[in-house]
Amino acid sequence: MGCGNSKMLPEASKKGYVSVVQSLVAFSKANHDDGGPKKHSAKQRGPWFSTGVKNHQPLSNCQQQIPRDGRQRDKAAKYKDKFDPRVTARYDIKALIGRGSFSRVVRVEHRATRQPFAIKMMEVEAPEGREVCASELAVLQRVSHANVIQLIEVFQLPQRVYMVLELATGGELLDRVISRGHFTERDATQALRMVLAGVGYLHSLGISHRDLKPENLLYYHPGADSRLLVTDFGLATFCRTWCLRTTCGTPEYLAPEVILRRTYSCAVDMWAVGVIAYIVLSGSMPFEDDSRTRLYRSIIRGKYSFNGDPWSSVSNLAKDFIQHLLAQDPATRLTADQAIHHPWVVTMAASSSMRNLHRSISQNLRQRASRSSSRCPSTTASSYDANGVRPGRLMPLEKNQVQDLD
Ligand SMILES: Nc1ncnc2c1ncn2[C@@H]1O[C@H](COP(=O)(O)OP(=O)(O)OP(=O)(O)O)[C@@H](O)[C@H]1O
Repeated sequence: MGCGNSKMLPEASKKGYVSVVQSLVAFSKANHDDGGPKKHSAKQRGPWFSTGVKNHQPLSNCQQQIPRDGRQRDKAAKYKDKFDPRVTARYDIKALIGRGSFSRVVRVEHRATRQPFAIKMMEVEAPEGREVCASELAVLQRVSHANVIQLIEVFQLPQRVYMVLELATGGELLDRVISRGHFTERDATQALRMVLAGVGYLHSLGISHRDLKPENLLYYHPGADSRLLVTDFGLATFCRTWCLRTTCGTPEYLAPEVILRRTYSCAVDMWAVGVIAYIVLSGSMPFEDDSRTRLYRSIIRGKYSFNGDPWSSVSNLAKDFIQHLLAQDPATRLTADQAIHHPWVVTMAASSSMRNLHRSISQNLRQRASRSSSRCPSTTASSYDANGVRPGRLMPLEKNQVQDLD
């Protein structure tokens, strides 16, 4: 969301780059000869593989009718040049979906099956891009869950890695909240249950996402019954216990222990879920400040409130849910499993008549978006420097800044 979304990358690994990014074209010959990707379990995948489609649902009409105007075609033609012929032999490049700091995501169609997918093309020549790509691949190759984006296959070349992913066409979580005319606590719990199911699964594998935010939660299709998918594993890492120390993430979503550079665990994701729950229920951020130092200070002091619209209309149980996620002490913070069984989540699922919070939420979201665009109008898809990095991207906290906060 706006200027606050500059992301902090982990410090460069001292060990060099994760070996998964290799100078090799990564698809098996066998899969070239057949009609489509083969089906393997997540565990069977090696660093180079060509797997089959998992969790594949029939496409809705909306998915099949993505508009193709001249501009989109031009863009697609431009990006086709960046695709290795071995990728385009298998996939027809249709349109550019968006750009990330080190990536471009395009909509493609599998030539043999005509099934749509997304290809995330990552530049891996620069060290940062290589690190982000390696983290993302290491996780994606191991996961298979209805609420986590599914990797289909990967092509690895010296300069670029192409990840074929299931295509999410239902938009980001908050876009859907705005586009609905009606939004209740029950709707919020339905979305959060899916987030918690995905996050709980990741945590059960010892994976910490470390960059959970509404922009990384995509609906699989535009229908009301769509799955919600956790995406963007560029900062994800493996960690079973209190083993992490790297400062990375998106400032507004950072847990206090990350800012204070204490060892941390998967509980940092649960803090982020608390921030997301606050946003989904109100359209505003619990912690926000133009000054990063003040922002961090308010996070480590736990300074947020339930004042203003629509909080007076929100149930105490919902507030209790948020409070137990935005717990300063990570040891007392709800786990994903506890959160999904919190009384708010459980009782809301069964409740029917609920207050419509839509007006206040969308008003707050719009106000925030216009404030952000007037503060940093350059945060658009085309605003990247020569290295493809968004201006304002944060590097890890300086030591003196941390001392200030302590
Ligand atoms: N599988 C997918 N299906 C549909 N859209 C996708 C998919 N993966 C990513 N996108 C969209 O493509 C765009 C670029 O995503 P990407 O993950 O590369 O970068 P980002 O998360 O936006 O930026 P950054 O890498 O700086 O965090 C985003 O708008 C994202 O929603």
